[in-house]
Amino acid sequence: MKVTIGLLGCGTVGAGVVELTRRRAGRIADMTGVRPVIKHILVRDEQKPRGVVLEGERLTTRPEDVLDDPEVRVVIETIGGIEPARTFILRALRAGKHVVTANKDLIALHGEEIFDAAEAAQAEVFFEAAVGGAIPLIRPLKGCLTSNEITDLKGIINGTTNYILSKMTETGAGFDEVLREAQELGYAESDPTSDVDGLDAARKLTILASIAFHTRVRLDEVRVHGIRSITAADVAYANDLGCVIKLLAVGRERDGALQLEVRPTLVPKAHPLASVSDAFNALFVRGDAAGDLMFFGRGAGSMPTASAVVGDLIEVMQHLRMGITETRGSNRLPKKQVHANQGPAGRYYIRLTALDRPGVFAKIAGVFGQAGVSMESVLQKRVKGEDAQIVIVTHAVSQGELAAAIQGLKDLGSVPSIDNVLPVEELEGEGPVLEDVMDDVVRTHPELS
Ligand SMILES: NC(=O)C1=CN([C@@H]2O[C@H](COP(=O)(O)OP(=O)(O)OC[C@H]3O[C@@H](n4cnc5c(N)ncnc54)[C@H](OP(=O)(O)O)[C@@H]3O)[C@@H](O)[C@H]2O)C=CC1
Ligand SMILES: N[C@@H](CC=O)C(=O)O
Repeated sequence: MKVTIGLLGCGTVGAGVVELTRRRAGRIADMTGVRPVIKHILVRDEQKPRGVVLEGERLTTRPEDVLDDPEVRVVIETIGGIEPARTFILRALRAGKHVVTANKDLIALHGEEIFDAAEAAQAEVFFEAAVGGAIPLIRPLKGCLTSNEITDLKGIINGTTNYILSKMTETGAGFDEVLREAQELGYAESDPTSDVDGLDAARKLTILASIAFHTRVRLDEVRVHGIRSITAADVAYANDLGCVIKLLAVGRERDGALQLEVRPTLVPKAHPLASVSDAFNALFVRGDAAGDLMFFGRGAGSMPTASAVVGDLIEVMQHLRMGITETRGSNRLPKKQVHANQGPAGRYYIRLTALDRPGVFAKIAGVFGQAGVSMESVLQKRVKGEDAQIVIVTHAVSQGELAAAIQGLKDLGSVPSIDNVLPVEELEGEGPVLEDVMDDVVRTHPELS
């Protein structure tokens, strides 16, 4: 017996899905009793070279060839973006076809509509590839960990920005050059501003937080800062301070309210997240029963993402064989409060340009003192002419104290620009105590130390 599949899109991910489905067809047939056959592949341009040699699969530019073919039982969507992917998925679901998608934009923004359509049609939607590429995150959060109250999510969930920041740190290469490399490697979104401006990570955090905190988080509830403001100078200063810069996504639940943020952060080199480089992703999860967990793997790229998509496909096929359909709809989740502007207290890195004149530094120190912010370390480098570049790392401060210090600097007259303000991650702190996880691993597996 075979199950006929329609594939929407044959770019980086779609080509990987064709290749891996073909490679594993025999095993899938052994496991599920049914053989997956990709019949149609929808693309925009049939003449374009594909990253995979097509055998029996037929390329088409007509959506109806896939969506109106009654033989197609499963539609895999790898087009990306909102439209026409949304319309195609809704059409497929309404026709009773099961859907597997890698599309985080769509799940983050239109998840409710899609899950409700799936429930109404008694069809399934799977989206493991939408977050973390190859790393299983959705299934563990939805399944294995549902008995937990999850309080913390923290990690690197965008491969492109991690690739850019890693290469800037390792080779001193410029931003634009490394972004081009990330695009050539197939890591970046078709519009890479989503990656660079932190939106891709914010969409993924929206999905993860909705599942982990049993609620429905809206994208506009995530505070988002991208990496566009990070310069080679920040990377070099961070290095001088014993840190690397990473784009961290953080979700916390405290007293029933959520804090959600995506932000470039100075991470001490001894911190486990500091060594997550290239397009790798890592996520720490803290649950009340499970304790701290760490997920790590390739967060982007053709075959890593195809691994997750084909994993979903296999689950759909198992369900087809067993004659079961799992649908959940979206409306049963309570809405939780989100504190939009209350990040936690912590240390901050501040890079500013000041007039290089006697007494200016004393004035800056005075502003910090008045705002109740004490300085942990100061780096000062002469730039050019009358200006000096000063980098200050604060001791732990509240958001209010930080805002007061920044306003005081702006009012001073001798600080022409505040060039960057970034949080500094603690080795121990409110979030998962990462080195405890590592200590536990080493204690229980001394051979790994
Ligand atoms: N790249 C990655 O590492 C990862 C990507 N994802 C997600 O997977 C999805 C696909 O990403 P990726 O493969 O990188 O994207 P690509 O841009 O490489 O591929 C998109 C494919 O969709 C086709 N397509 C686009 N618009 C249309 C349309 N209007 N009608 C028909 N076909 C269309 C394109 O056709 P044509 O080739 O003819 O132009 C192309 O084959 C996105 O949702 C992305 O966020 C998730 C995890 C990782
Ligand atoms: N553009 C994304 C691709 C995977 O989701 C990323 O860089 O992480």
